[in-house]
Amino acid sequence: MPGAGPAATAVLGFGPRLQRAMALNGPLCVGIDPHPGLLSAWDLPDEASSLDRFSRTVLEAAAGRCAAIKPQVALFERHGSAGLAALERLLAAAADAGVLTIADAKRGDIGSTMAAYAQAWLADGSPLAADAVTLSPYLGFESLRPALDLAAVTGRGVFVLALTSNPEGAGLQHAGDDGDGGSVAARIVTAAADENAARRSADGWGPVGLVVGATVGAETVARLGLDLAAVAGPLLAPGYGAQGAGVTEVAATFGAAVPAALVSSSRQILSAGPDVARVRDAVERSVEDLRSLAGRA
Ligand SMILES: O=c1ccn([C@@H]2O[C@H](COP(=O)(O)O)[C@@H](O)[C@H]2O)c(=O)[nH]1
Repeated sequence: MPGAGPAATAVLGFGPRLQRAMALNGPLCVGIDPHPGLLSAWDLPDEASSLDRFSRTVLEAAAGRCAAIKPQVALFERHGSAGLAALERLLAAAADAGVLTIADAKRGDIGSTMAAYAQAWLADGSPLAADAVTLSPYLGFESLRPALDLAAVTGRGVFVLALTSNPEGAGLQHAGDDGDGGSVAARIVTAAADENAARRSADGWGPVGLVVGATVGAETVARLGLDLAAVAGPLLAPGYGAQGAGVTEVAATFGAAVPAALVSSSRQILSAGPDVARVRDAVERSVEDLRSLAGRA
């Protein structure tokens, strides 16, 4: 079983490392989602053996041009153990290339099982260790404690679902809205802010980020009374690109918190493949598009 090595406590935390990467390369996070339709468009069979080629092409195109990559775990998992092995190789190759990784696994369970998920994604020496992992808080924010604690020890991070980019999320995430911070989403925002306040060092952001869809819109953020800037952590923003949000929507949704927005795009970039130069061009177009967010707060 992997464990957090003693040397891990000395590393710069995920928050400051991500801040540094965003300062250098801008706020784009390139998603690696090997959908069957994309594999086919890339002339690759829908098999685990295609995943290395797909992932390595995207990594090569993205390295040094974005803040992080975000492999979608489900699209590796659907190929079974061979798919997860390809994901392990991608995570190792990204670490070698100095590219931050966010495993989009959306894990969440009772604490005793959560400890195993934390070990899998956040422990030093785990074959699946990423720089950060996405978590689902719907068994209770506190059920995530093993991951919150291990991330802090190993210098990794978590992104907790708060307001997701899909329209179906609203029914659950807006529940309890009394305009005074009583909604489910508001409680998650407050819990993440409290956690970071307890963990933050002088180096920068705390280890707890949130997922807030770029599609959510300013009206919802205001109506739910969310203070996203108070999180003092990164805000992963899917929904840009294929789901219809553009730079205007990102700026509107995040408002004063826009410097914390790590804007994720998968299909819009991936559909430019299989030629690595074309994927690189697509990455650069998104980087350019998002450049206007700098200094918008
Ligand atoms: O609220 C959420 C949380 C996660 N996602 C994931 O992000 C990417 C988006 O892909 P696109 O092709 O850029 O639409 C995908 O992996 C989702 O599972 C999200 O979309 N919304």
